[in-house]
Amino acid sequence: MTTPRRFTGDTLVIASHNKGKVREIADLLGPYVATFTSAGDLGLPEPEETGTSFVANAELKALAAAGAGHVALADDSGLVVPALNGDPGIYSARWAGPSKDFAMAMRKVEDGLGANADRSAYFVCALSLAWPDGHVETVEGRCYGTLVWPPRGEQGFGYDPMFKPDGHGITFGEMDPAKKHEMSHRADAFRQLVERCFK
Ligand SMILES: O=c1nc[nH]c2c1ncn2[C@H]1C[C@H](O)[C@@H](COP(=O)(O)OP(=O)(O)OP(=O)(O)O)O1
Ligand SMILES: [Mg+2]
Repeated sequence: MTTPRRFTGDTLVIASHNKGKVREIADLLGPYVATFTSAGDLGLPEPEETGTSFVANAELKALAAAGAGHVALADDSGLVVPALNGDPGIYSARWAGPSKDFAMAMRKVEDGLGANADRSAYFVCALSLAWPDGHVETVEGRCYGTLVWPPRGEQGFGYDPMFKPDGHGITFGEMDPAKKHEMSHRADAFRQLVERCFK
């Protein structure tokens, strides 16, 4: 195995156009990075997510942003529902349509489940850190839970109101963000990335 490359700069580009994610990433990496900017702030285009895995899409988004000349971090994430053969999976954002209607996307998940007894689900988060020379470091985190209906809570974003992490009685939508950051798929991935590239 080759030695991982460490992040040594002071500005990190968060290669995401999702404000909920940008906020969580800045929270989680705050202690290790002096200044954040985002792909949105820099006016970078949103690349088409043509990959067939979370890892492939995270790498494609990070490399696209790093092409502008700064180290960039991308997150590709989603909700995997085994009873729906893994859907919405890498299509989690696309299920919400161009207006990012997650009330509709959650209803689509619920309709798909119908009377299915298996309401287990997990979130996946692939993180990719890319340098302008094309080097990438990638990790993947997970968080297991159960889907509830109706959705509950106003915190977080995306599918959070219908996801109850294992071992807890409330959904991510009802949970204090600091608490979500202790157990989420993104937290799991960041623990690995911080260990590898930010320490
Ligand atoms: O913690 C989460 N809590 C709830 N829902 C979540 C979470 N993490 C990902 N998700 C869902 C919603 C999101 O829209 C999609 C990711 O899709 P994904 O393509 O990675 O992100 P995106 O298109 O929203 O922004 P961008 O690609 O610019 O980073 O999965
Ligand atoms: Mg996306």
